[in-house]
Amino acid sequence: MMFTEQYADKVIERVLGEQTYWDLTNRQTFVTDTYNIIRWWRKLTVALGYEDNDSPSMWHIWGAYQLLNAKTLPDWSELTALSIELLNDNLDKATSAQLNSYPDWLWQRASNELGEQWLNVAQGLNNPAKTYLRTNTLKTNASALQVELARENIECQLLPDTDTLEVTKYGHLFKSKAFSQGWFEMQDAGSQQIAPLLNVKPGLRVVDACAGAGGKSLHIAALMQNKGYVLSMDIHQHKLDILKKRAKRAGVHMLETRLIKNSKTVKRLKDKFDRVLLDVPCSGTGVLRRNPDAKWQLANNNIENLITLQGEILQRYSQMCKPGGRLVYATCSILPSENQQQVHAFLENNPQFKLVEELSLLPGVNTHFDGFYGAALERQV
Ligand SMILES: C[S@@+](CC[C@H](N)C(=O)[O-])C[C@H]1O[C@@H](n2cnc3c(N)ncnc32)[C@H](O)[C@@H]1O
Repeated sequence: MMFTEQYADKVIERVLGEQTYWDLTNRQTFVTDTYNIIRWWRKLTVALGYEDNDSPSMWHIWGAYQLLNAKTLPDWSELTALSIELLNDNLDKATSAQLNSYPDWLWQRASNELGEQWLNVAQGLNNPAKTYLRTNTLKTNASALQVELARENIECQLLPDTDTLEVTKYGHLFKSKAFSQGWFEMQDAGSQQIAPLLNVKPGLRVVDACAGAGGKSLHIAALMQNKGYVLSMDIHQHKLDILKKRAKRAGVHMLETRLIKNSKTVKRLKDKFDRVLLDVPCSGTGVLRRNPDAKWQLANNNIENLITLQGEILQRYSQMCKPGGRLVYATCSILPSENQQQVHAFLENNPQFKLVEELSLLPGVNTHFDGFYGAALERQV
């Protein structure tokens, strides 16, 4: 397997920055093909007859990608050895994990955990990701945002009964006036279903304890109509710095950030919040459409370490929830060991909490969006 330590999105961003003369169509083709080649890497290498540890020729990878998508190859010497018959012969002998382009360990783990659902989820996670926007209702509404973006040649459709737009024709989203005015945030439509589980109201005190760059904190602030208090915490200051900039652009002024330096930062906040969001670090297996390189970077023992960390965060950070308050545990994982099993273990040890709502989005099974899990727990008075 030939992979570098670099993240695909960063490499793509760098190349696009260098190739300033490419038009929008060229840029989109480059992004789509790069993500697809990473997504289908294992299937492509197997079709070409490579072993897992071989370093394949990139000409061959590109050629196989074209042929398997029913395209004709250009008459280049680097590609003369390739034919669709050769690829299909090799694929006839391939395993399900190879055909669906997953590492064996992940295929095995997910099949054990999800049973018959896994094949559909595996296929659902191989679809290219769509782009969704969350309207910042502190500044505008979804229809006005749609009209404003259309003026800049960015077409969107409104998802019924939501503030979510699906982008159907791309333009320079982040150079748009709507973006600089803070009218939207890019956020998957599945991810937009997590903050509502908190059932926030204006005036409440809310902590988002694994806030990262603040996708969900900003959503919470909008749902609270900018009234009350949101504390966004993380162990990485650079993420909180991005969050502060985003909050400023979004016109959010009831939010503070705080770096978690040690266990005291959280202990001091015991019983202080009406709502607690724990959007814990996870395998990211629900968002493989967006980050297909994670398939090749993850390892089974990373997931085991994450499961231990998630359990610790849930146990320690739940202390910040007041009696009568609500806690939401969330992941972007499709694995029950990071989701339902964590919550059930927590409830067994903490009978003062009761499960009141549970959301499980499984691509290919019950959603076209990314895979997310959320459980809302209420702390009894
Ligand atoms: C799933 S991401 C959060 C995404 C974010 N909520 C959003 O909506 O954009 C998980 C976050 O947890 C943070 N994290 C990792 N370990 C942590 C810990 N022990 N306490 C708090 N945050 C932690 C990571 O830095 C990461 O930003």
